[in-house]
Parts: sequence; structure tokens; C-alpha cells
Amino acid sequence: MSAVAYTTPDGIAEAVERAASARHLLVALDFDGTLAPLVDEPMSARMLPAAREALTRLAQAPETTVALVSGRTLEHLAEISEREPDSRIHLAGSHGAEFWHPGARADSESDDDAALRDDLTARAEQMVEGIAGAWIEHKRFGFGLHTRLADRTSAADAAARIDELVRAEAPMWRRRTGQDILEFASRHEGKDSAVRSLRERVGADVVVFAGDDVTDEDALRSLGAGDVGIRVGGGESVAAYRVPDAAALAEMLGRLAEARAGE
Ligand SMILES: O=P(O)(O)OC[C@H]1O[C@H](O[C@H]2O[C@H](CO)[C@@H](O)[C@H](O)[C@H]2O)[C@H](O)[C@@H](O)[C@@H]1O
Repeated sequence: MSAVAYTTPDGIAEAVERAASARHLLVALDFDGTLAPLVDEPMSARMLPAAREALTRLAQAPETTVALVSGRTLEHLAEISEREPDSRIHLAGSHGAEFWHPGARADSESDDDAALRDDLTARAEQMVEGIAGAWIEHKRFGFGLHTRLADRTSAADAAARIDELVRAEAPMWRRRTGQDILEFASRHEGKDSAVRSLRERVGADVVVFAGDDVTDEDALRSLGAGDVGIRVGGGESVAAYRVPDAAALAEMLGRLAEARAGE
């Protein structure tokens, strides 16, 4: 297996400089594994303090928009990102199927497929009962099978059962894999459409997007030549830049915040 090649300090400086010189900059970021280290209990995940500070400063900088673009439901994303009522950070949840914009009151849309979602979620829960370390997360447009705490054989067993259920009952649902998670959703939006929508909404000429996971590659693939795509950690990626972990990304965002504020 070849070693992962991280971007050199000069490469990082070049990316920061390019993003900082945008007329209007959109900084769109995945949450889990990108701003917040991965943890066993999803609702206890929190941004690194350095990442939080950088985002706060970026959101206050002129002609700069910050957004979190996550697979989390909007409700969970608001909670774990500790959104304040006057937050200037846009949220895109459920992989781009729901949005919250600063100043808005209502959080999200209803799910037309709620009956099917509830039925399949309950059946999925029954199917993984007794599989150690496997559990089902309820999501607005579907559900996710978590296997972070399961051994590999149990994880594969649980995934095979859930795959069979959805193939039989909801073959039109979108299937996604992630960090020890297998997710299904009735909605097919992706992080690519979320970034596109945010870019148009704020009129950004440059987008910075960073992510650590397969679903983030949708957004990274959708970036243009003038944008800055960053992969956090290992794994295959189309991103032009790569940093080792959430701490390294937080440092890069801190430098971008300084440059954008003209410091
Ligand atoms: O798009 P993201 O913001 O990266 O969200 C992807 C999924 O994140 C959560 O699961 C992942 O993070 C958990 C907390 O660190 C971890 O326990 C789990 O193994 C990871 O898969 C979340 O629970 C999912 O709903 C998101 O889709």
C-alpha cells in the first residue's frame, strides 16, 4: 500500500492565498472527521476549538460565507455544531436535502416517505438486534446502520441484512457508505448539489470545500478549476490538497481567516 501524500507547507500556503483573494469566498465544510474528530457516540461529536474559532472569524470576515455540509439531519447538525440563534454559518443537512440559512426560523422540510421510513427503520432495528456493536440511527429521510463498535464479521453480517431489506422494499432509495456507517435515504440530493446551491445563493467566485469521506467526494468532484478542494486524512480522493487530520485543517482555516480579515 502506498503512503498517503499530504500537501507540502508551500502547497497549503498557495491554497490559502488563492482562497483569500476571492471576491466572495464560500467556505463549505463537512463536519464529522473534518471539523470534529470521530467518536463512538455520534451526538457527543464536537468541533475542535481551533476549528470553531477559525469558522467564527471567517464568518465575520468581509464577503465570506461559511457553511457546514453534512450527512447529519439538520436538527442534529444544529445541536452538535452548537448553533447560536444569531449564527452566521449556513447549515446543509441530510447530505444536501435540507438547509438552514442565517436569520431563518424554520429548520426543515417534511418527509413525504415518512411511513415507509418509519417501517424500514423499525425493521432494520429488529434485524440488527443481537449483532454486537451494530445499531440504527434514525434520520429524517431514511436511516443509517452504525458499525464502529462491531467486529468486522458482525459489521458485514449486519450490512448484508440491511442491504437485502432495502433492496427488497425501497430499491429506489440512495445507498451511501461512510466511516463505519451504511446509510439509505429516500432523497437523492448530494453534497455536490448542496455546494452548488450555496455558491449560487451567495454569488461566490471561489469555493473551499473540505471533507474526509466518500460522500464528500461528490462535492470535491463538483468543484471548478479556481476552487480549493481539500481531503482530510487518507482514502481515495479527487481533491487537489490533502491534510492529515481535523487539527491540520483547523490550522489551515485559521490562516485563511487571518488572510481574509487582512491581518
Ligand atoms: O457528512 P458528515 O458530517 O461527515 O456526517 C457523516 C455521518 O456522521 C455521523 O457518523 C460518523 O461520525 C460519528 C461520530 O464521530 C461516528 O461515530 C460514526 O462512526 C461515523 O460514521 C452521523 O452519525 C451520521 O448520521 C452522518 O451521516
